[in-house]
Amino acid sequence: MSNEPPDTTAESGFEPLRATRRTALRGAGFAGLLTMGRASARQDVGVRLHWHRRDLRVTDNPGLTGDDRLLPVFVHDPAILTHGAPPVVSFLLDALDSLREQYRDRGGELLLARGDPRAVLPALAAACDADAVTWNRDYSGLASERDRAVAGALADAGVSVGVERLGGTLLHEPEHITTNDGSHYSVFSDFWREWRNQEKAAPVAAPVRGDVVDPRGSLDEEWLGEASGVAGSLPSLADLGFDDPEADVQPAGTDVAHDLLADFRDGTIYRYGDDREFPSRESTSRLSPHLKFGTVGVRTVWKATEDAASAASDGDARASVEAFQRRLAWREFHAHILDARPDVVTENYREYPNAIQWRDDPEGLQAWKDGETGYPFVDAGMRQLRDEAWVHNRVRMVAGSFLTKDLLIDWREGYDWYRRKLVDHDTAHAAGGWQWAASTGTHAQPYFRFFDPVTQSETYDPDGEYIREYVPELRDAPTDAIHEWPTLDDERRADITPDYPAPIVDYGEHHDRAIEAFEAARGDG
Ligand SMILES: Cc1cc2nc3c(=O)[nH]c(=O)nc-3n(C[C@H](O)[C@H](O)[C@H](O)COP(=O)(O)OP(=O)(O)OC[C@H]3O[C@@H](n4cnc5c(N)ncnc54)[C@H](O)[C@@H]3O)c2cc1C
Repeated sequence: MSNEPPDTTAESGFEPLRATRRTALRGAGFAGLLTMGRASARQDVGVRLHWHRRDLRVTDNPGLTGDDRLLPVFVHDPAILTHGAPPVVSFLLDALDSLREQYRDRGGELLLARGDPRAVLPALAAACDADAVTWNRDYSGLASERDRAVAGALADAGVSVGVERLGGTLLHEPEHITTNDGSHYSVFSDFWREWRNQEKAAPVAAPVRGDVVDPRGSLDEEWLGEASGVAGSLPSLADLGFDDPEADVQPAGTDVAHDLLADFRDGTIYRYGDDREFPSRESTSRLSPHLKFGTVGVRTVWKATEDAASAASDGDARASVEAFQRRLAWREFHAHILDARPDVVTENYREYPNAIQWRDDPEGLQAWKDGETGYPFVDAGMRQLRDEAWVHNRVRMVAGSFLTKDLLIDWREGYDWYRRKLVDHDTAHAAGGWQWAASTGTHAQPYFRFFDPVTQSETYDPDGEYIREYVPELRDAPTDAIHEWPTLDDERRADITPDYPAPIVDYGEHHDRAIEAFEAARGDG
Protein backbone atom coordinates (compact mmCIF):
# COMPACT_ATOMS: atom_id res chain seq x y z
CA MET A 1 0.00 0.00 0.00
CA SER A 2 1.17 3.46 -0.78
CA ASN A 3 2.04 5.85 2.00
CA GLU A 4 1.19 8.75 -0.23
CA PRO A 5 -2.19 10.39 -0.01
CA PRO A 6 -4.00 10.20 -3.35
CA ASP A 7 -3.56 13.37 -5.35
CA THR A 8 -6.97 14.92 -5.34
CA THR A 9 -5.82 18.37 -6.26
CA ALA A 10 -5.50 17.47 -9.89
CA GLU A 11 -9.23 17.05 -10.26
CA SER A 12 -10.16 19.62 -7.70
CA GLY A 13 -10.85 22.35 -10.18
CA PHE A 14 -8.90 24.82 -8.05
CA GLU A 15 -5.94 26.39 -9.72
CA PRO A 16 -3.25 27.62 -7.35
CA LEU A 17 -3.73 31.33 -6.93
CA ARG A 18 -0.80 33.31 -8.15
CA ALA A 19 -1.76 36.89 -7.47
CA THR A 20 1.27 38.97 -6.68
CA ARG A 21 -0.09 41.98 -4.89
CA ARG A 22 -0.58 41.72 -1.15
CA THR A 23 -3.35 44.02 -0.10
CA ALA A 24 -4.08 45.37 3.31
CA LEU A 25 -7.34 43.89 4.52
CA ARG A 26 -8.16 46.19 7.34
CA GLY A 27 -11.72 46.13 8.52
CA ALA A 28 -12.47 42.93 6.66
CA GLY A 29 -15.79 42.62 8.41
CA PHE A 30 -15.52 39.87 10.96
CA ALA A 31 -15.09 39.75 14.66
CA GLY A 32 -11.67 40.66 15.83
CA LEU A 33 -9.65 41.45 12.78
CA LEU A 34 -8.40 44.98 12.82
CA THR A 35 -4.68 44.98 12.26
CA MET A 36 -2.35 42.92 10.16
CA GLY A 37 1.00 41.74 11.32
CA ARG A 38 3.68 39.38 10.13
CA ALA A 39 3.46 36.02 11.72
CA SER A 40 6.10 33.81 10.27
CA ALA A 41 8.48 33.25 13.14
CA ARG A 42 10.95 31.40 10.93
CA GLN A 43 11.60 33.00 7.59
CA ASP A 44 13.44 30.08 5.99
CA VAL A 45 10.37 27.97 5.20
CA GLY A 46 6.95 29.18 4.19
CA VAL A 47 3.87 29.26 6.36
CA ARG A 48 0.80 27.37 5.30
CA LEU A 49 -2.57 28.17 6.71
CA HIS A 50 -4.63 25.02 7.20
CA TRP A 51 -8.35 25.59 7.54
CA HIS A 52 -9.85 22.82 9.69
CA ARG A 53 -13.48 21.95 9.10
CA ARG A 54 -14.41 18.29 9.33
CA ASP A 55 -10.88 17.10 10.02
CA LEU A 56 -10.47 17.93 13.71
CA ARG A 57 -7.30 15.90 14.27
CA VAL A 58 -3.59 16.17 13.73
CA THR A 59 -3.01 12.42 13.31
CA ASP A 60 -3.62 10.93 9.88
CA ASN A 61 -4.57 14.22 8.32
CA PRO A 62 -3.34 14.59 4.71
CA GLY A 63 -4.00 18.32 4.98
CA LEU A 64 -1.16 18.66 7.49
CA THR A 65 1.63 16.97 5.53
CA GLY A 66 4.29 18.92 3.64
CA ASP A 67 7.48 20.88 4.19
CA ASP A 68 6.08 24.25 5.11
CA ARG A 69 5.19 25.31 8.65
CA LEU A 70 1.58 25.09 9.66
CA LEU A 71 -0.72 27.67 11.09
CA PRO A 72 -4.05 25.95 11.81
CA VAL A 73 -7.35 27.79 12.04
CA PHE A 74 -10.98 26.91 12.64
CA VAL A 75 -13.65 29.44 11.68
CA HIS A 76 -17.05 29.50 13.37
CA ASP A 77 -19.10 30.44 10.34
CA PRO A 78 -22.58 31.80 11.15
CA ALA A 79 -23.91 30.58 7.78
CA ILE A 80 -22.96 26.99 8.63
CA LEU A 81 -23.96 27.30 12.27
CA THR A 82 -27.57 28.05 11.28
CA HIS A 83 -27.73 24.40 10.17
CA GLY A 84 -26.32 23.19 13.48
CA ALA A 85 -28.06 21.98 16.61
CA PRO A 86 -27.00 21.56 20.25
CA PRO A 87 -25.71 17.94 20.08
CA VAL A 88 -23.48 18.45 17.03
CA VAL A 89 -22.22 21.84 18.16
CA SER A 90 -21.51 20.52 21.63
CA PHE A 91 -19.48 17.65 20.12
CA LEU A 92 -17.74 20.12 17.83
CA LEU A 93 -16.64 22.36 20.72
CA ASP A 94 -15.36 19.37 22.64
CA ALA A 95 -13.46 18.22 19.54
CA LEU A 96 -11.94 21.69 19.06
CA ASP A 97 -10.77 21.71 22.64
CA SER A 98 -9.00 18.42 22.02
CA LEU A 99 -7.53 19.67 18.72
CA ARG A 100 -6.19 22.77 20.42
CA GLU A 101 -4.44 20.60 23.01
CA GLN A 102 -2.93 18.49 20.24
CA TYR A 103 -1.44 21.63 18.70
CA ARG A 104 -0.26 22.98 22.03
CA ASP A 105 1.53 19.67 22.67
CA ARG A 106 3.44 20.45 19.46
CA GLY A 107 4.30 23.99 20.42
CA GLY A 108 1.60 25.59 18.30
CA GLU A 109 -1.81 27.07 18.71
CA LEU A 110 -5.12 26.54 16.95
CA LEU A 111 -6.49 29.90 15.90
CA LEU A 112 -10.22 30.20 16.41
CA ALA A 113 -12.02 32.80 14.38
CA ARG A 114 -15.65 33.73 14.06
CA GLY A 115 -17.13 35.20 10.92
CA ASP A 116 -17.44 34.67 7.21
CA PRO A 117 -14.50 32.58 5.98
CA ARG A 118 -14.45 34.66 2.79
CA ALA A 119 -13.32 37.57 4.97
CA VAL A 120 -11.44 35.73 7.70
CA LEU A 121 -9.14 33.60 5.58
CA PRO A 122 -7.77 36.22 3.17
CA ALA A 123 -7.16 38.50 6.12
CA LEU A 124 -5.43 35.86 8.17
CA ALA A 125 -3.41 34.65 5.17
CA ALA A 126 -2.17 38.20 4.70
CA ALA A 127 -1.53 38.69 8.40
CA CYS A 128 0.59 35.57 8.73
CA ASP A 129 2.28 35.98 5.36
CA ALA A 130 1.07 32.56 4.26
CA ASP A 131 2.36 30.96 1.09
CA ALA A 132 -0.54 28.58 0.85
CA VAL A 133 -3.98 27.83 2.25
CA THR A 134 -5.17 24.24 2.44
CA TRP A 135 -8.30 22.45 3.44
CA ASN A 136 -9.65 18.95 3.18
CA ARG A 137 -12.50 18.56 0.78
CA ASP A 138 -16.11 18.54 1.95
CA TYR A 139 -18.91 17.17 -0.21
CA SER A 140 -22.17 18.95 0.54
CA GLY A 141 -23.51 21.57 -1.84
CA LEU A 142 -23.32 24.23 0.84
CA ALA A 143 -19.69 23.39 1.67
CA SER A 144 -18.61 23.23 -1.98
CA GLU A 145 -20.21 26.59 -2.67
CA ARG A 146 -18.54 28.11 0.38
CA ASP A 147 -15.14 26.68 -0.61
CA ARG A 148 -15.39 28.08 -4.13
CA ALA A 149 -16.30 31.46 -2.67
CA VAL A 150 -13.34 31.37 -0.27
CA ALA A 151 -10.94 30.48 -3.08
CA GLY A 152 -12.37 33.37 -5.07
CA ALA A 153 -12.08 35.74 -2.11
CA LEU A 154 -8.43 34.79 -1.62
CA ALA A 155 -7.77 35.55 -5.28
CA ASP A 156 -9.73 38.79 -5.17
CA ALA A 157 -7.87 39.95 -2.10
CA GLY A 158 -4.62 39.62 -3.99
CA VAL A 159 -3.17 37.47 -1.25
CA SER A 160 -0.25 35.63 -2.70
CA VAL A 161 -1.19 32.09 -1.81
CA GLY A 162 -1.79 28.75 -3.43
CA VAL A 163 -5.03 27.05 -2.55
CA GLU A 164 -5.14 23.30 -2.27
CA ARG A 165 -8.09 21.11 -1.62
CA LEU A 166 -7.05 17.73 -0.24
CA GLY A 167 -8.79 14.43 0.33
CA GLY A 168 -8.73 13.64 4.02
CA THR A 169 -12.33 12.62 4.57
CA LEU A 170 -12.85 9.58 2.35
CA LEU A 171 -10.76 6.63 1.26
CA HIS A 172 -11.77 7.18 -2.35
CA GLU A 173 -12.80 10.43 -3.98
CA PRO A 174 -15.96 10.54 -6.11
CA GLU A 175 -13.92 10.97 -9.31
CA HIS A 176 -12.13 7.69 -8.66
CA ILE A 177 -15.16 5.43 -8.38
CA THR A 178 -17.48 5.87 -11.31
CA THR A 179 -19.55 3.76 -13.65
CA ASN A 180 -18.40 3.22 -17.24
CA ASP A 181 -20.09 6.41 -18.36
CA GLY A 182 -18.33 8.40 -15.63
CA SER A 183 -21.35 8.95 -13.40
CA HIS A 184 -21.78 8.00 -9.76
CA TYR A 185 -22.97 4.54 -8.74
CA SER A 186 -26.57 4.32 -7.64
CA VAL A 187 -26.52 0.63 -6.72
CA PHE A 188 -24.54 -0.13 -3.59
CA SER A 189 -23.48 -3.70 -4.47
CA ASP A 190 -21.80 -2.45 -7.69
CA PHE A 191 -20.19 0.42 -5.82
CA TRP A 192 -18.91 -1.95 -3.14
CA ARG A 193 -17.21 -4.26 -5.65
CA GLU A 194 -15.34 -1.36 -7.19
CA TRP A 195 -14.61 0.40 -3.89
CA ARG A 196 -13.38 -2.80 -2.22
CA ASN A 197 -10.94 -3.55 -5.03
CA GLN A 198 -9.21 -0.20 -5.07
CA GLU A 199 -6.01 0.22 -3.12
CA LYS A 200 -6.40 2.18 0.10
CA ALA A 201 -3.84 4.75 1.24
CA ALA A 202 -2.18 4.25 4.63
CA PRO A 203 -2.55 6.78 7.45
CA VAL A 204 -0.16 9.73 7.28
CA ALA A 205 2.09 10.87 10.12
CA ALA A 206 1.10 13.74 12.41
CA PRO A 207 3.11 16.96 12.37
CA VAL A 208 5.72 17.21 15.10
CA ARG A 209 7.03 20.06 17.24
CA GLY A 210 8.69 22.49 14.87
CA ASP A 211 6.23 21.79 12.04
CA VAL A 212 3.69 24.05 13.65
CA VAL A 213 3.92 27.82 13.95
CA ASP A 214 3.44 29.30 17.37
CA PRO A 215 1.57 32.47 16.44
CA ARG A 216 2.09 34.06 19.86
CA GLY A 217 4.66 36.76 19.57
CA SER A 218 4.32 37.03 15.82
CA LEU A 219 0.65 37.60 15.06
CA ASP A 220 -0.80 40.84 16.33
CA GLU A 221 -2.59 40.80 19.65
CA GLU A 222 -5.91 41.44 17.96
CA TRP A 223 -5.69 38.00 16.44
CA LEU A 224 -4.85 36.35 19.68
CA GLY A 225 -6.69 38.19 22.44
CA GLU A 226 -9.88 36.84 23.89
CA ALA A 227 -11.76 39.95 22.88
CA SER A 228 -11.06 39.25 19.23
CA GLY A 229 -12.73 35.86 19.38
CA VAL A 230 -9.84 34.61 17.29
CA ALA A 231 -7.78 32.70 19.79
CA GLY A 232 -8.19 32.79 23.53
CA SER A 233 -10.97 30.71 24.98
CA LEU A 234 -13.35 28.55 23.02
CA PRO A 235 -16.82 29.97 22.66
CA SER A 236 -19.54 28.30 24.67
CA LEU A 237 -22.73 26.86 23.21
CA ALA A 238 -24.54 29.95 24.45
CA ASP A 239 -21.98 32.23 22.75
CA LEU A 240 -22.86 30.54 19.49
CA GLY A 241 -26.59 30.85 20.15
CA PHE A 242 -27.38 27.28 21.21
CA ASP A 243 -29.04 25.81 24.27
CA ASP A 244 -27.44 22.93 26.10
CA PRO A 245 -28.33 19.63 24.47
CA GLU A 246 -31.15 17.69 26.07
CA ALA A 247 -29.15 14.50 25.60
CA ASP A 248 -26.05 13.22 27.27
CA VAL A 249 -23.73 13.70 24.28
CA GLN A 250 -20.80 11.30 23.90
CA PRO A 251 -17.34 12.83 24.41
CA ALA A 252 -15.29 13.99 21.43
CA GLY A 253 -11.57 14.17 20.70
CA THR A 254 -8.94 12.05 19.03
CA ASP A 255 -7.94 10.15 22.17
CA VAL A 256 -11.54 9.13 22.76
CA ALA A 257 -11.92 8.09 19.11
CA HIS A 258 -8.70 6.08 19.14
CA ASP A 259 -9.72 4.30 22.35
CA LEU A 260 -13.11 3.43 20.86
CA LEU A 261 -11.44 2.18 17.70
CA ALA A 262 -8.86 0.09 19.58
CA ASP A 263 -11.54 -1.58 21.70
CA PHE A 264 -13.60 -2.25 18.62
CA ARG A 265 -10.64 -3.63 16.62
CA ASP A 266 -9.52 -5.92 19.42
CA GLY A 267 -12.88 -7.47 20.22
CA THR A 268 -16.25 -6.15 19.18
CA ILE A 269 -15.50 -6.17 15.45
CA TYR A 270 -15.55 -9.98 15.56
CA ARG A 271 -19.13 -9.92 16.86
CA TYR A 272 -20.22 -7.25 14.38
CA GLY A 273 -21.29 -9.73 11.70
CA ASP A 274 -23.73 -11.58 13.96
CA ASP A 275 -24.75 -8.91 16.44
CA ARG A 276 -24.81 -5.59 14.63
CA GLU A 277 -28.54 -5.63 13.94
CA PHE A 278 -29.46 -6.13 17.61
CA PRO A 279 -29.60 -2.77 19.37
CA SER A 280 -29.20 -4.15 22.89
CA ARG A 281 -25.95 -5.98 22.05
CA GLU A 282 -23.83 -2.84 21.69
CA SER A 283 -21.84 -4.35 18.87
CA THR A 284 -21.33 -1.32 16.65
CA SER A 285 -18.36 1.03 16.79
CA ARG A 286 -20.09 4.29 17.89
CA LEU A 287 -17.59 6.07 15.67
CA SER A 288 -20.16 8.00 13.62
CA PRO A 289 -19.69 11.47 15.19
CA HIS A 290 -15.92 10.96 15.10
CA LEU A 291 -16.04 10.11 11.41
CA LYS A 292 -18.34 13.04 10.81
CA PHE A 293 -16.02 15.56 12.47
CA GLY A 294 -12.83 13.75 11.55
CA THR A 295 -11.57 13.32 15.10
CA VAL A 296 -10.32 10.03 13.71
CA GLY A 297 -9.03 9.59 10.16
CA VAL A 298 -10.82 7.11 7.94
CA ARG A 299 -7.46 5.65 6.84
CA THR A 300 -6.73 4.91 10.48
CA VAL A 301 -10.09 3.19 10.78
CA TRP A 302 -9.46 1.21 7.62
CA LYS A 303 -6.01 0.17 8.86
CA ALA A 304 -7.60 -1.05 12.10
CA THR A 305 -9.96 -3.24 10.08
CA GLU A 306 -7.06 -4.67 8.07
CA ASP A 307 -5.21 -5.42 11.31
CA ALA A 308 -8.32 -7.08 12.70
CA ALA A 309 -8.68 -9.14 9.52
CA SER A 310 -5.04 -10.29 9.81
CA ALA A 311 -5.56 -11.28 13.44
CA ALA A 312 -8.90 -13.02 12.76
CA SER A 313 -9.00 -16.59 13.98
CA ASP A 314 -11.26 -18.00 11.25
CA GLY A 315 -13.41 -17.23 8.23
CA ASP A 316 -16.37 -16.13 10.35
CA ALA A 317 -14.23 -13.56 12.12
CA ARG A 318 -12.91 -12.28 8.79
CA ALA A 319 -16.46 -12.08 7.42
CA SER A 320 -17.43 -10.06 10.45
CA VAL A 321 -14.62 -7.60 9.74
CA GLU A 322 -15.78 -7.37 6.15
CA ALA A 323 -19.33 -6.63 7.29
CA PHE A 324 -17.92 -3.58 9.07
CA GLN A 325 -15.81 -2.58 6.06
CA ARG A 326 -19.01 -2.56 4.01
CA ARG A 327 -20.35 0.07 6.41
CA LEU A 328 -17.39 2.27 5.66
CA ALA A 329 -18.22 1.81 2.00
CA TRP A 330 -21.83 2.86 2.65
CA ARG A 331 -20.46 6.02 4.15
CA GLU A 332 -18.55 6.78 0.95
CA PHE A 333 -21.42 5.69 -1.30
CA HIS A 334 -23.64 8.33 0.31
CA ALA A 335 -20.91 10.98 0.17
CA HIS A 336 -20.40 10.34 -3.57
CA ILE A 337 -24.13 10.65 -4.17
CA LEU A 338 -24.25 13.94 -2.29
CA ASP A 339 -21.30 15.21 -4.29
CA ALA A 340 -23.08 14.38 -7.56
CA ARG A 341 -26.55 15.36 -6.42
CA PRO A 342 -26.37 18.11 -3.77
CA ASP A 343 -30.14 18.43 -3.97
CA VAL A 344 -30.74 15.03 -2.27
CA VAL A 345 -30.86 16.88 1.03
CA THR A 346 -34.19 18.43 0.06
CA GLU A 347 -35.42 16.68 -3.09
CA ASN A 348 -36.32 13.07 -3.83
CA TYR A 349 -33.40 11.33 -5.52
CA ARG A 350 -35.81 9.19 -7.51
CA GLU A 351 -38.79 11.10 -8.77
CA TYR A 352 -42.16 9.45 -9.18
CA PRO A 353 -44.33 10.62 -12.09
CA ASN A 354 -46.78 12.16 -9.60
CA ALA A 355 -46.05 13.84 -6.30
CA ILE A 356 -46.31 11.57 -3.26
CA GLN A 357 -49.29 12.79 -1.25
CA TRP A 358 -47.67 12.96 2.18
CA ARG A 359 -50.08 13.42 5.08
CA ASP A 360 -50.22 16.53 7.17
CA ASP A 361 -50.44 15.02 10.64
CA PRO A 362 -48.95 17.29 13.31
CA GLU A 363 -50.19 15.09 16.15
CA GLY A 364 -48.73 11.94 14.63
CA LEU A 365 -45.46 13.72 13.99
CA GLN A 366 -45.31 14.98 17.56
CA ALA A 367 -46.06 11.51 18.97
CA TRP A 368 -43.25 10.11 16.82
CA LYS A 369 -40.82 12.77 18.04
CA ASP A 370 -41.84 12.21 21.66
CA GLY A 371 -41.57 8.41 21.48
CA GLU A 372 -45.28 8.08 22.24
CA THR A 373 -46.60 6.22 19.20
CA GLY A 374 -47.62 3.09 21.09
CA TYR A 375 -45.20 1.06 18.95
CA PRO A 376 -42.56 0.13 21.54
CA PHE A 377 -39.59 -0.53 19.23
CA VAL A 378 -40.11 2.82 17.47
CA ASP A 379 -40.62 4.65 20.75
CA ALA A 380 -37.52 3.10 22.29
CA GLY A 381 -35.50 4.45 19.35
CA MET A 382 -36.97 7.93 19.59
CA ARG A 383 -36.28 8.05 23.31
CA GLN A 384 -32.73 6.80 22.81
CA LEU A 385 -32.35 9.71 20.40
CA ARG A 386 -33.65 12.14 23.01
CA ASP A 387 -31.43 10.72 25.78
CA GLU A 388 -28.19 9.94 23.92
CA ALA A 389 -28.32 11.93 20.67
CA TRP A 390 -27.55 8.66 18.92
CA VAL A 391 -29.69 5.73 17.74
CA HIS A 392 -28.81 2.27 16.58
CA ASN A 393 -28.98 1.89 12.78
CA ARG A 394 -31.67 -0.81 12.79
CA VAL A 395 -33.92 1.37 14.89
CA ARG A 396 -33.24 4.44 12.73
CA MET A 397 -34.48 2.37 9.79
CA VAL A 398 -37.58 1.13 11.60
CA ALA A 399 -38.45 4.57 13.01
CA GLY A 400 -37.82 6.07 9.56
CA SER A 401 -40.08 3.54 7.90
CA PHE A 402 -42.74 4.11 10.55
CA LEU A 403 -42.78 7.86 9.91
CA THR A 404 -42.73 7.72 6.12
CA LYS A 405 -44.86 4.62 5.51
CA ASP A 406 -47.04 3.93 8.55
CA LEU A 407 -47.74 7.62 9.20
CA LEU A 408 -47.14 8.65 5.57
CA ILE A 409 -45.35 11.79 6.72
CA ASP A 410 -42.78 13.44 4.45
CA TRP A 411 -39.23 12.13 5.03
CA ARG A 412 -37.98 15.73 5.26
CA GLU A 413 -39.75 16.06 8.61
CA GLY A 414 -37.81 13.09 9.90
CA TYR A 415 -34.57 14.35 8.41
CA ASP A 416 -35.06 17.67 10.15
CA TRP A 417 -35.79 16.10 13.54
CA TYR A 418 -32.76 13.83 13.35
CA ARG A 419 -30.67 16.84 12.26
CA ARG A 420 -31.65 18.64 15.41
CA LYS A 421 -31.20 15.66 17.73
CA LEU A 422 -28.38 13.43 16.45
CA VAL A 423 -24.76 13.97 17.45
CA ASP A 424 -23.62 12.36 14.20
CA HIS A 425 -25.92 14.30 11.87
CA ASP A 426 -24.32 14.22 8.44
CA THR A 427 -26.13 15.51 5.38
CA ALA A 428 -24.92 12.69 3.13
CA HIS A 429 -25.92 9.81 5.40
CA ALA A 430 -29.06 11.45 6.69
CA ALA A 431 -30.33 12.08 3.15
CA GLY A 432 -29.27 8.55 2.15
CA GLY A 433 -30.92 6.94 5.17
CA TRP A 434 -34.13 8.93 5.00
CA GLN A 435 -34.60 8.56 1.28
CA TRP A 436 -33.96 4.84 1.58
CA ALA A 437 -36.60 4.52 4.30
CA ALA A 438 -39.07 6.54 2.23
CA SER A 439 -38.42 4.57 -0.98
CA THR A 440 -37.36 7.73 -2.79
CA GLY A 441 -33.61 6.99 -2.70
CA THR A 442 -31.08 5.41 -5.02
CA HIS A 443 -31.11 1.70 -4.59
CA ALA A 444 -34.56 2.14 -3.18
CA GLN A 445 -36.27 0.10 -0.64
CA PRO A 446 -39.29 -0.84 -2.83
CA TYR A 447 -42.33 1.28 -2.03
CA PHE A 448 -44.34 -1.76 -0.93
CA ARG A 449 -41.72 -2.90 1.59
CA PHE A 450 -42.40 -1.89 5.14
CA PHE A 451 -40.55 -2.56 8.31
CA ASP A 452 -43.31 -4.08 10.36
CA PRO A 453 -42.49 -2.64 13.79
CA VAL A 454 -43.93 -5.70 15.59
CA THR A 455 -41.93 -8.24 13.60
CA GLN A 456 -38.82 -6.07 13.80
CA SER A 457 -39.10 -5.89 17.55
CA GLU A 458 -39.59 -9.66 17.86
CA THR A 459 -36.64 -10.35 15.59
CA TYR A 460 -34.11 -7.78 16.75
CA ASP A 461 -35.05 -7.36 20.40
CA PRO A 462 -36.30 -10.85 21.19
CA ASP A 463 -36.06 -10.49 24.98
CA GLY A 464 -37.37 -6.92 24.92
CA GLU A 465 -34.16 -5.74 26.57
CA TYR A 466 -33.72 -2.67 24.40
CA ILE A 467 -37.37 -1.66 24.74
CA ARG A 468 -37.31 -2.11 28.51
CA GLU A 469 -34.28 0.15 28.76
CA TYR A 470 -35.85 3.10 26.94
CA VAL A 471 -39.56 2.53 27.62
CA PRO A 472 -39.64 2.05 31.38
CA GLU A 473 -43.45 1.92 31.40
CA LEU A 474 -43.08 -1.57 29.89
CA ARG A 475 -40.20 -2.69 32.10
CA ASP A 476 -42.32 -5.22 33.99
CA ALA A 477 -44.51 -6.31 31.09
CA PRO A 478 -44.27 -9.87 29.73
CA THR A 479 -42.02 -10.03 26.67
CA ASP A 480 -44.71 -11.16 24.24
CA ALA A 481 -46.96 -8.29 25.37
CA ILE A 482 -44.13 -5.83 24.76
CA HIS A 483 -43.84 -6.92 21.15
CA GLU A 484 -47.55 -7.32 20.54
CA TRP A 485 -48.57 -4.15 22.35
CA PRO A 486 -50.05 -2.52 19.19
CA THR A 487 -52.25 -5.57 18.57
CA LEU A 488 -53.53 -6.11 22.14
CA ASP A 489 -57.04 -5.07 23.07
CA ASP A 490 -57.57 -2.05 25.32
CA GLU A 491 -58.45 -4.14 28.35
CA ARG A 492 -55.29 -6.20 28.20
CA ARG A 493 -53.20 -3.06 27.72
CA ALA A 494 -54.85 -1.40 30.71
CA ASP A 495 -54.07 -4.50 32.80
CA ILE A 496 -50.40 -4.27 31.96
CA THR A 497 -49.93 -0.52 32.40
CA PRO A 498 -52.10 2.57 32.08
CA ASP A 499 -48.96 4.66 31.52
CA TYR A 500 -47.98 3.68 28.00
CA PRO A 501 -50.13 4.87 25.06
CA ALA A 502 -52.28 2.79 22.74
CA PRO A 503 -51.03 2.72 19.12
CA ILE A 504 -51.66 6.01 17.30
CA VAL A 505 -52.32 4.22 14.01
CA ASP A 506 -54.26 1.05 13.62
CA TYR A 507 -52.03 -1.95 13.06
CA GLY A 508 -52.47 -3.04 9.42
CA GLU A 509 -54.73 -0.31 8.04
CA HIS A 510 -51.95 2.22 7.59
CA HIS A 511 -50.19 -0.27 5.35
CA ASP A 512 -52.97 -0.11 2.73
CA ARG A 513 -53.05 3.69 2.96
CA ALA A 514 -49.34 3.96 2.14
CA ILE A 515 -49.50 1.45 -0.72
CA GLU A 516 -52.32 3.47 -2.27
CA ALA A 517 -50.37 6.72 -1.94
CA PHE A 518 -47.25 5.24 -3.55
CA GLU A 519 -49.23 3.57 -6.34
CA ALA A 520 -50.90 6.89 -7.09
CA ALA A 521 -47.47 8.54 -7.18
CA ARG A 522 -46.28 5.84 -9.59
CA GLY A 523 -49.34 6.39 -11.74
CA ASP A 524 -50.58 2.84 -11.04
CA GLY A 525 -53.72 3.89 -9.23
C1 LIG B 1 -32.93 7.34 8.64
C2 LIG B 1 -31.43 7.24 8.85
C3 LIG B 1 -30.69 8.37 9.13
C4 LIG B 1 -29.30 8.29 9.32
N1 LIG B 1 -28.60 9.42 9.59
C5 LIG B 1 -27.25 9.36 9.75
C6 LIG B 1 -26.49 10.52 10.02
O1 LIG B 1 -27.02 11.65 10.07
N2 LIG B 1 -25.14 10.39 10.24
C7 LIG B 1 -24.52 9.17 10.17
O2 LIG B 1 -23.31 9.10 10.38
N3 LIG B 1 -25.22 8.06 9.87
C8 LIG B 1 -26.55 8.11 9.67
N4 LIG B 1 -27.25 6.97 9.40
C9 LIG B 1 -26.50 5.70 9.19
C10 LIG B 1 -26.26 4.84 10.45
O3 LIG B 1 -27.46 4.68 11.15
C11 LIG B 1 -25.18 5.39 11.39
O4 LIG B 1 -24.02 5.72 10.66
C12 LIG B 1 -24.78 4.37 12.46
O5 LIG B 1 -25.91 3.97 13.19
C13 LIG B 1 -23.75 4.99 13.37
O6 LIG B 1 -23.41 4.13 14.42
P1 LIG B 1 -21.98 3.44 14.51
O7 LIG B 1 -20.92 4.45 14.35
O8 LIG B 1 -21.95 2.61 15.73
O9 LIG B 1 -22.03 2.55 13.19
P2 LIG B 1 -21.18 1.28 12.74
O10 LIG B 1 -22.16 0.19 12.45
O11 LIG B 1 -20.09 0.97 13.68
O12 LIG B 1 -20.60 1.72 11.33
C14 LIG B 1 -19.31 2.34 11.18
C15 LIG B 1 -19.43 3.62 10.42
O13 LIG B 1 -19.90 3.37 9.10
C16 LIG B 1 -20.74 4.45 8.69
N5 LIG B 1 -22.08 3.91 8.43
C17 LIG B 1 -22.68 2.86 9.02
N6 LIG B 1 -23.89 2.65 8.48
C18 LIG B 1 -24.05 3.59 7.54
C19 LIG B 1 -25.10 3.89 6.63
N7 LIG B 1 -26.21 3.18 6.55
N8 LIG B 1 -24.92 4.97 5.82
C20 LIG B 1 -23.79 5.70 5.87
N9 LIG B 1 -22.77 5.45 6.70
C21 LIG B 1 -22.90 4.40 7.51
C22 LIG B 1 -20.77 5.46 9.82
O14 LIG B 1 -19.79 6.43 9.58
C23 LIG B 1 -20.43 4.60 11.01
O15 LIG B 1 -19.86 5.32 12.06
C24 LIG B 1 -28.66 7.03 9.20
C25 LIG B 1 -29.42 5.89 8.93
C26 LIG B 1 -30.79 5.99 8.75
C27 LIG B 1 -31.58 4.74 8.45
